[in-house]
Amino acid sequence: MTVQHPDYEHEQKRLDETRSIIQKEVDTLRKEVKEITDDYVKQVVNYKKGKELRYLEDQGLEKPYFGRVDFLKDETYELDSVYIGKRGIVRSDTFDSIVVDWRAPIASLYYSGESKDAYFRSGREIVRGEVRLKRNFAIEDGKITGIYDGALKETIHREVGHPDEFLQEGYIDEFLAANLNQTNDSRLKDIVATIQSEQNDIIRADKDRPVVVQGVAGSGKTTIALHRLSYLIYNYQDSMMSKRFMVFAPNRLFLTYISEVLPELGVDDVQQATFLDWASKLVKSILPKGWRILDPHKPLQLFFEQGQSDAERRTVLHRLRFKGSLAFRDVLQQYLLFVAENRVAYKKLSFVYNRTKHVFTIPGETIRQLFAEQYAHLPYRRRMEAVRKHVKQDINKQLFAHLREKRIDLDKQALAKYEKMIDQLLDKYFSIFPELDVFSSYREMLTDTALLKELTKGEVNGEDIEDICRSSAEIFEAERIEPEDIAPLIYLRHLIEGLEQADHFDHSVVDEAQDLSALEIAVIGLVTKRHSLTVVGDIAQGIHAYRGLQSWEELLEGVFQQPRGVYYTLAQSYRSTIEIMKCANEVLRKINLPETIMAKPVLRHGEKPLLASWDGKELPVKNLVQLVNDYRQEGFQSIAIVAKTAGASKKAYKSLKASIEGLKLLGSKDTQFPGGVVVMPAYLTKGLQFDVVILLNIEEYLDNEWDTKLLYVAMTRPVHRLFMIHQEDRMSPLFADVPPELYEKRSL
Ligand SMILES: Nc1ncnc2c1ncn2[C@@H]1O[C@H](COP(=O)(O)OP(=O)(O)OP(=O)(O)O)[C@@H](O)[C@H]1O
Repeated sequence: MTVQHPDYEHEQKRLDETRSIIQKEVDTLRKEVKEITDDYVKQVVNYKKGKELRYLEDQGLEKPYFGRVDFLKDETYELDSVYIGKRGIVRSDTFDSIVVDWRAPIASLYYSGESKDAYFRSGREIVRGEVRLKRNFAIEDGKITGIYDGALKETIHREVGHPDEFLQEGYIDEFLAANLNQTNDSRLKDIVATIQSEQNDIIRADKDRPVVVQGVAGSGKTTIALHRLSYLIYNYQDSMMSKRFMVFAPNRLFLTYISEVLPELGVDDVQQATFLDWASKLVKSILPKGWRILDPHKPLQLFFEQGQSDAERRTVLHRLRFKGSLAFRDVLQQYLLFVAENRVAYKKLSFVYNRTKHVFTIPGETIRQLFAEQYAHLPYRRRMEAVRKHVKQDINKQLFAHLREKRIDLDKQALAKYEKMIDQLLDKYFSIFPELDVFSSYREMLTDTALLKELTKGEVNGEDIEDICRSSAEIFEAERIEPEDIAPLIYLRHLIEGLEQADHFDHSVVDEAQDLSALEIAVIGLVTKRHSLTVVGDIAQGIHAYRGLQSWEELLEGVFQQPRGVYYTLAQSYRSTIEIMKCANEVLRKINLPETIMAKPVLRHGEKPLLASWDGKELPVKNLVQLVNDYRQEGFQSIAIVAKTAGASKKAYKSLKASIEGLKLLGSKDTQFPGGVVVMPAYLTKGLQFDVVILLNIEEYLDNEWDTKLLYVAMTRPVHRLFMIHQEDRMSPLFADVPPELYEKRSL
């Protein structure tokens, strides 16, 4: 490897040539973009050229590519040597491609594991052949500093279970691990040079099927979902627009955290929102005037903070779970059926043709059959229109047959007159159909115990239904709805009015999907064209006990059936060191989750997690300040001090702010991710990462599923160091079975 590599000179020469071509391109582009023009088309072209120029100047010149693949095509025996970079580069004089974009079909060979029977898809065609060489380059300032031959995947697989042996090879730790080891400000970055083959499969999965990914903490779910967007935009520009892409993320903080990587990947203008922010806007027009949505964080406090009665927790838990369940979706559908079968009087429709006194009739049962069955797939209001149209055609058919039989010719005027009469008749007939209002229907369903019992068809326990109706009625009484009402309200709107097609997304990414309910995800499916969704999450990190997904099956079986969703798992974790992941895994083992959900240790070693205790009840401010300073001295930039609850993090912030320069407190309303040293509650660390995490009062994490998951989330945030603090004589029961050799005790 590196400079002794036999091909070093050849590769350096190739790089020098590439760079000199790029330099020429840069010079030409500089001249071209300077040109001032009134021509709109030229302005657009120049804008694009400006973007290209910026890339070449900022990155392309310095490091035009990171990999090479040699591919021998079966059909022609031609050997292609392809250099792969973050963006494709084409010579403007000869139109030769000198660097291939990582998203291009042929670049897939660089990421996939196969070598002998390799193939890539180019449009509808499959090109088969053999990969003769896969090569990675480390390049700094235009100089090759490392050449690594072979597929990364194989090396990583060899490593699993034998980390020490692996590290001695000095291979991955220079290329991939060097990447992982960086102490930057820990925001997300692109991983185009080191995408692994199982990640590549997800990035390049079929665009018209829902993709569901269960990935362990730090397996790159967020990162690859964003790379998938970049891939889709590059390859399907004709049918997909980035401004019609949507990224749903767990909180606003997270959105700013990921926002920087998108432009890096060439994806500038995707929409991003939390489900709640997006859905609240949609639901506004349904709500009566003056009604408000309750604070979404209230239930979290109820579950994680002490002093709440068990009965209260139980009621809330059942109500919120029900509102997010597919059982409730079925109830909503049942309600529409119920209305169609029980609240519409399907009378016979008759029309008398005066001239012959002939009576045309459509039996009530025919209309019932049309409304309650044949057109049941349509939203209620559109269904009325469709049935009306159908009935009108039937009457017209009967009328014209009768006229033919009686040899009566009607002139235009007479025809128009009959048409008017029929319309009036139909107006009158359909006016007795109940006008369904979305919100009133919803409220009725959730407050009328007998009705809800009938609609659930015995699937939900009777006592729970009574609890749900009683507590929902109290909330409605105060002119409030809960955040968990929003998805079912949108779903009901879809059933009654239909949703605006024009607002639909070309593709949706749902990140941290385990914290959304199945019904919320079903709603996202409704507004995403062709079910083009990428849903990623980790059941082990589901901290929203009261509403999140319990398993992916719920989605795959209950939501993504047409077309069927494709399920992937990612077990390799890249964020934290082996030592941190091992310790976190042991905590997680307390709750018996399936093996697929346990993270495989990563590729890097580091210090063992540290555990310290202190005797006083007040926070050991002096020691913490010292700790933070020590970590800063070591060069770590992002440090999170994490308390279990929002209340505790506020308290910690108050005690520490005077002594730690630049300290920031992060709460659920914050939208900016500042980096540096922050204090925050554990649930907000979701999806984020830091160089160092200091966990306060870990004795407060109790022996239950939700605390275990919450602690696991917090423990898997650090890239490099984990420091845990507990009060002397009090320790979290979640550590009872963690082997002591997995962490190191230290005094504060
Ligand atoms: N193939 C890869 N090469 C280099 N780094 C990678 C790779 N895959 C993931 N990473 C890194 O691993 C870290 C975790 O990635 P990411 O946050 O996307 O994971 P996640 O699965 O969404 O995590 P979590 O569920 O814990 O929030 C990031 O720093 C990312 O850059």
